[in-house]
Amino acid sequence: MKIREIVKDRTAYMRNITPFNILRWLSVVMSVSMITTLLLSGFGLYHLYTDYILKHVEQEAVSISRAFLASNHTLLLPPSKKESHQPNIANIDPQKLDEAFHNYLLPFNVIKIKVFSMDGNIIYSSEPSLIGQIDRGNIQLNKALSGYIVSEMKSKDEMVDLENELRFDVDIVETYIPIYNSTGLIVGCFEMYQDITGFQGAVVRGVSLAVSVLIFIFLMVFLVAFKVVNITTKKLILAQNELQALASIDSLTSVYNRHHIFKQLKVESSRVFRDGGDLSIILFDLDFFKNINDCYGHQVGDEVLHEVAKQIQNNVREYDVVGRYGGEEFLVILPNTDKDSAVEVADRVRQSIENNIFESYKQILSITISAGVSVLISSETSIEQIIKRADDALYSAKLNGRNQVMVDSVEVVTEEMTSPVMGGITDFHTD
Ligand SMILES: Nc1nc2c(ncn2[C@@H]2O[C@H](COP(=O)(O)OP(=O)(O)OP(=O)(O)O)[C@@H](O)[C@H]2O)c(=O)[nH]1
Repeated sequence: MKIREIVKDRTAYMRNITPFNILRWLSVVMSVSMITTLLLSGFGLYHLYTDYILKHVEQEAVSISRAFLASNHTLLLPPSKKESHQPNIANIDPQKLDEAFHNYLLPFNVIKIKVFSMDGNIIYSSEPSLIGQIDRGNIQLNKALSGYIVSEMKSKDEMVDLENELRFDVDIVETYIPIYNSTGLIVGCFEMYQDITGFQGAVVRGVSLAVSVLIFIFLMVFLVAFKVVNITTKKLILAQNELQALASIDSLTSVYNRHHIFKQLKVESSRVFRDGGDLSIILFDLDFFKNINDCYGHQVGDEVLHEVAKQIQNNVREYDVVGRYGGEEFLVILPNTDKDSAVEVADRVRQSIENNIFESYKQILSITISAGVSVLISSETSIEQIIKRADDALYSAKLNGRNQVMVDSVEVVTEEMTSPVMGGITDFHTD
């Protein structure tokens, strides 16, 4: 890539880095990080809560089963001579056990219970149709029969509870608890289903509340940060605009500088080529300005330049553009102005300067100005051409005796014209 292209790319990139663009990016980054943080914290909180509930409910299941065993030991583990060697949980009376479970478990949130023997046989279930089934492939069961307490959270569409009532959309904790006989041998295990639907609802409410509080805090922080950045951005833009204005203003005369006036002329001429209409310019040059400097000094010369710029500005329309073209030269752009009107404006300025009283060190200075007028023609390809024609007209004005307006008499070429008529210079000095 050529250096010029790199510089062009870089300039386009830098032009995009406006304070508002930075603010827009900041908002996007803040929103994304806010949403990510909320999702992660919501997810984390939910898992923290559910883990806590799982452990708590599992602990409760263990306590319930131990307490049940303690008070109904003989129902599950009838005395046997071989107890220490041979697990004998299979010798239970399901009827009695069912009554005992119903009475004992009623105050708790247990909705189903099973008892397994060591070979995975369901020897008791609060759902009688399951009694006698074997669940060998059940990993949790096998773990429990090896001595572990295993629990898991599940959601069921429907379940029959201990009262034989159908419950819908229930969240449960399913816990496997090994059963030990009096000699410490595992003889089977419980499978207990505890209803935690209420807990789950509380968890969801708790997490929602925590996330809502977080959203509120984030929004407040975001709004305050946005407001501060927004105010700062506006101040920055104002400062930028002021700097930009300063960069395009000539410090001595307070009219636009050469760079800006060229830029404006380019803008105006491309507008005329696009939309049609007239565009005229006037090039002014102070007469014998060198004498002012030589006689009264540069400081007086500067004051004269400042005053002349003011006179020009006062005699043109609001949307005409006045700039300092060079040392004692001024360029005025007159959008939507034909040649005759431009000449009128130039002569008004000339007269105003001639009639103005320039005073310095109690002396009246006699200041006059010459002007060259030209109008944009469609065959021109660069703004230098219209300036050159205005400069030629100005040169003629100087040659012709100064303090006068000369116009480049090149005819404005219209669509119908085949070739421009190149004319001479016309003197519009009315004195
Ligand atoms: N005080 C002051 N003088 C300047 C400035 N810029 C240019 N000049 C002076 O303007 C004078 C222009 O002199 P010339 O180009 O000979 O033109 P002139 O004396 O106006 O004569 P004609 O244009 O032929 O009427 C020079 O003496 C420059 O030094 C400026 O910013 N301040």
